[in-house]
Amino acid sequence: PGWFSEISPMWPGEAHSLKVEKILFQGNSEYQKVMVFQSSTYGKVLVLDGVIQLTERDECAYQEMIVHLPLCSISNPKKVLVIGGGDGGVLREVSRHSSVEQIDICEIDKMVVDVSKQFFPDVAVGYEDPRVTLHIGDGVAFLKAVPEGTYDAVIVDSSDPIGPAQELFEKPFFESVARALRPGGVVCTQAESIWLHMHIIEDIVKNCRQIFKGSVNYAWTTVPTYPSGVIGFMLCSTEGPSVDFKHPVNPIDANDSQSKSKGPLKFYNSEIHTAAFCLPSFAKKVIEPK
Ligand SMILES: NCCCN[C@H]1CC[C@H](NCCCN)CC1
Repeated sequence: PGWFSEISPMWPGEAHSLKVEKILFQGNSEYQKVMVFQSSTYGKVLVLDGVIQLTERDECAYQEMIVHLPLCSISNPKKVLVIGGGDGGVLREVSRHSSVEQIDICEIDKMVVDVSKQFFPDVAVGYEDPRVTLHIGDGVAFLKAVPEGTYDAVIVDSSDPIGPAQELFEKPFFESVARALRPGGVVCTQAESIWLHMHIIEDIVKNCRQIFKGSVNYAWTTVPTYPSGVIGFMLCSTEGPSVDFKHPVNPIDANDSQSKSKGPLKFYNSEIHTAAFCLPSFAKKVIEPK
């Protein structure tokens, strides 16, 4: 018992805290410290190198938005690649789309997969879908080996730029994602907080505008247990059939045949999809084209 505080140089001078009931797991993987604790009010919590990755209470917001913002923006997604996302929550959401035939996931840290299956069964349920193939390895290397134009969608569910995910925020990685996507294919990446990381976001937007010749948009949502209480997403499409991210052409409704086994959508709906692209003026100024 006591408190867990998320202190990091990535958000200097502030720290979100959660009351701890019991520490359930602590270990060192090849890449990072892994911890799971039972919180008093947010369910179980997954922490990597001292940074909160997800809590049972609010993970639905992040997992549903990072998946349905891209997949509901294209008709008939068939082949989807997930980079990161080892907890399986993104897989759970992708598998709600009955048009999807193939789901590849490349996660660098096997301990994250094993710990999620053991402590977060309702998140790791995504691995049970027969369309899923798990690759343990570095997403950068994985993408280099992918034939050009393979995927309809790529979802980059990464941790933050300090640690194993650092190269997932750099230009060569975005170039390899663009090459792996078909014309008019879409990518959605975890893109930090407009309150904390406007410079990182500015850099990512600049790189994406050079690399993705379709559309480049920034969306955001609320996740109470991420620093500043919000998290953003870069949504980009490659040259080809145009993609209008702000108006979903492929809406997912609560009774989509695949979503029965995953429980109902708790957060995402078509209105919040469109609203997610509305930005405060200080962010519009940096993110939207001049
Ligand atoms: N599938 C859930 C993984 C969540 N990925 C990230 C975990 C770290 C988190 N830090 C937020 C830092 C402030 N923007 C961002 C999402």
